[in-house]
Amino acid sequence: MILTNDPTRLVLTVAMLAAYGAVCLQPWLRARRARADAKAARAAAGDSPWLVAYASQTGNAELLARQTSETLRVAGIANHLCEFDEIDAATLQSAERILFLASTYGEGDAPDAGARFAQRLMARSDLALGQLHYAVLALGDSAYSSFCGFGRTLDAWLAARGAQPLFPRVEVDRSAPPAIAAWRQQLSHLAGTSDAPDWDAPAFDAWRLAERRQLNPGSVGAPIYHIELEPADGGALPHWQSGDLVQIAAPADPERPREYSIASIPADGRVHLLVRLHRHGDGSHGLASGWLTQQARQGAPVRLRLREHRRFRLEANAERPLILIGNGSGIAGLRGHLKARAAAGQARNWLLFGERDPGHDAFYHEELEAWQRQGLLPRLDRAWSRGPDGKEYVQDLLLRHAETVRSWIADGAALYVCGSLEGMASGVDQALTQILGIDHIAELSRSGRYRRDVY
Ligand SMILES: Cc1cc2nc3c(=O)[nH]c(=O)nc-3n(C[C@H](O)[C@H](O)[C@H](O)COP(=O)(O)O)c2cc1C
Repeated sequence: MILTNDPTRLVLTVAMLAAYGAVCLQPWLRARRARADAKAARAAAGDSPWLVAYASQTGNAELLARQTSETLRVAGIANHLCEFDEIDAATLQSAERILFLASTYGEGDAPDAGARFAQRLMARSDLALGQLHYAVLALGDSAYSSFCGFGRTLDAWLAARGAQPLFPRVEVDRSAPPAIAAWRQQLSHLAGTSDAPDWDAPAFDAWRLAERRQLNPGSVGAPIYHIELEPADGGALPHWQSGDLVQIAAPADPERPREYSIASIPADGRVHLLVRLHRHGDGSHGLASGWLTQQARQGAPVRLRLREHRRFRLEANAERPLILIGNGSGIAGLRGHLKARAAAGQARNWLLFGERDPGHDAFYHEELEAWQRQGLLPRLDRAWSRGPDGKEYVQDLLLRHAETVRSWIADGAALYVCGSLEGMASGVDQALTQILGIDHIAELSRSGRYRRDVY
């Protein structure tokens, strides 16, 4: 009730009430507009589902692809999540909308799960993709000269084939949150939704350095350390599977967490890592490896988070014979698998390991010998690049035992490779191609029987 007869006050009061009403209506109007935009976007998208395609090695692009797919789903947009290598020419030529999420390896190369797409499809200049609307999220690290090289090449190739970008390529440097937020914002706009699911990366947890010992005293190689970590304050141990990784945020460089393969299984009660001390050209230590292997004292707090590494887990290979191949600190990921195999009583394991010198670099020698005695490691072959019998690498071992490799593979074995990308992983790939043939290797890779954790 308005208790006045004064016409001026009456007009003022009515105006104020109208303004108040308009303010209250704003959110409702905005939500209504967003719903209308979303409806228009869905109508424009037609009936065919969108594709959310990822090419990921250690899971960053895969996680973002899952979040992208979920955001579209929440907005009511049907979509399929797939790996690059599942896409063929016919799919590319019929799809209306594809969101590509791609990381870069090597020298601007695709990760393993995108190699076939890159070789078979991106080599083709005859594909006409005028019907395709696309976006690219390129993941990389600006420390490499070919920053986001694969994502950039993909974007240029799609545009050259006539495909139309939905919005400009987004580049993510070392998982930097602002770039991920930019991609998420473009998506929300495209999907007409503001209630996207939470994309926050999991927080780092408080752990502590429980034990550290050098594995190669006296070696000519850089010192390498076995490190054991446990949750601070006796907290519960999280679950992980052999093959998974951890990220550690060093105090001196918290924005750039370092990744390490886990060398233990939960039954060990601790996360074991192998960390090699990195030295720069001027002799100074790497920020993270220097801290972990030299400065941090026993009991020191460590910020750590676990990362699933699905591409390197045992999964469907758990019951197959395993050929485990690696060098240097790469024995970490292979040791995790050997421990899981021993715990499961799976005995058909063959380890091929390469290092410098048998006198100083035979990491975990006693443990490997114990597994051999127990029948859990029926074959162990080691190659020494500075051994008494001259220079030998794991790829030489493979070639020397080519017949055995072929017979293990014929028995259904899976191949796991862990260690350095340069030299080892490419040499091993060439040797395996020579032994098994390029088509067979491609098939093993496609079916998940050839897996790599290389860095
Ligand atoms: C061995 C290795 C090589 C890499 N090479 C490149 C490169 O050439 N250019 C680049 O931008 N990023 C490079 N990176 C960084 C990765 O692309 C980046 O870490 C990305 O987030 C990985 O995503 P993913 O987990 O989906 O594979 C490289 C990383 C590793 C471990």
